[in-house]
Amino acid sequence: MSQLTHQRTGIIGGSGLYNIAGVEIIDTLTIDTPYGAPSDELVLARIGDQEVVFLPRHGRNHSIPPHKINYRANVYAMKLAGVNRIISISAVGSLRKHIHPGEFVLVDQFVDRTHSRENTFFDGPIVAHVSIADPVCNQLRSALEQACLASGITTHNGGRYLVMQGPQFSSRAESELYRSWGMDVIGMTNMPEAKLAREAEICYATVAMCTDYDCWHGQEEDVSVQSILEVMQANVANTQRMLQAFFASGHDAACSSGCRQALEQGIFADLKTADDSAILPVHALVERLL
Ligand SMILES: CSC[C@H]1O[C@H](OP(=O)(O)O)[C@H](O)[C@@H]1O
Ligand SMILES: Nc1ncnc2[nH]cnc12
Repeated sequence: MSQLTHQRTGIIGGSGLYNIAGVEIIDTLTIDTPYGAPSDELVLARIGDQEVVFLPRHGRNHSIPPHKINYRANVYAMKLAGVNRIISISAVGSLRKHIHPGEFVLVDQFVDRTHSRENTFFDGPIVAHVSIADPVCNQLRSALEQACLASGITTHNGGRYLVMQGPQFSSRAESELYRSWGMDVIGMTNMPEAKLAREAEICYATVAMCTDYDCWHGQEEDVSVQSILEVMQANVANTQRMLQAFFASGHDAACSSGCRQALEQGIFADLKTADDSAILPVHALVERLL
């Protein structure tokens, strides 16, 4: 049997992606976390020499809306499952004429307009302030770009994702406002997910599958669930091919962006003298620093 790599990749599947094709399923993991249950069981699988852990963000039947997702439980469960890099697959609306429905964007920045979501593991008494200056792992994004290109998918490398609260879509005024801010795509889920991944020292990169032009365009239909579903099937088929290409490439570069050391500069507490009860909710995250 071939040797496994030191990477364990988590895939958080968004709208339309409720499983991954072409994998050998090893186990399904029912994981409890200090933050409650994740959106579903985690599926542990193997592709070639790579181990993969899959989780559908909205649950396998898409029964959890974006504002009700337990993002902390999802990311903590990934950490407990040994994941050290997360690929987020997400449906988004385009805020730019040149980003057409059916195309992919490898996001490199986010603006977080969500509210009332639990957005940190460090809720006290252990306090941490990690850097989110570059929320996406550059190595992982480059590897995903290669996989998208190898799969013949029109892909924009770099883009700004506006994370809105939802679940309603934007008003036309909001859509125009986000365009005036220089945003490229819009969705409802990647924050606080990306922030939590950074706190968990897990590399994070988003493959944004564009489904619509939101409601700013004028000549194109305004976004609706129906219009999204029309494009989604092709997007999901492309994503499945892209993931096969990603794993076939054996991309195994160690992260040099600092994602996996994020807490070293960020913790504002003396872990050595902290009470067990304080450590407990962040144990899996700070274990290596104790
Ligand atoms: C069903 S369309 C709107 C929904 O799709 C996106 O979710 P995900 O990022 O999980 O693919 C968007 O953010 C909305 O939550
Ligand atoms: N236009 C849009 N706004 C928010 N989330 C989306 N997901 C897909 N299209 C979207």
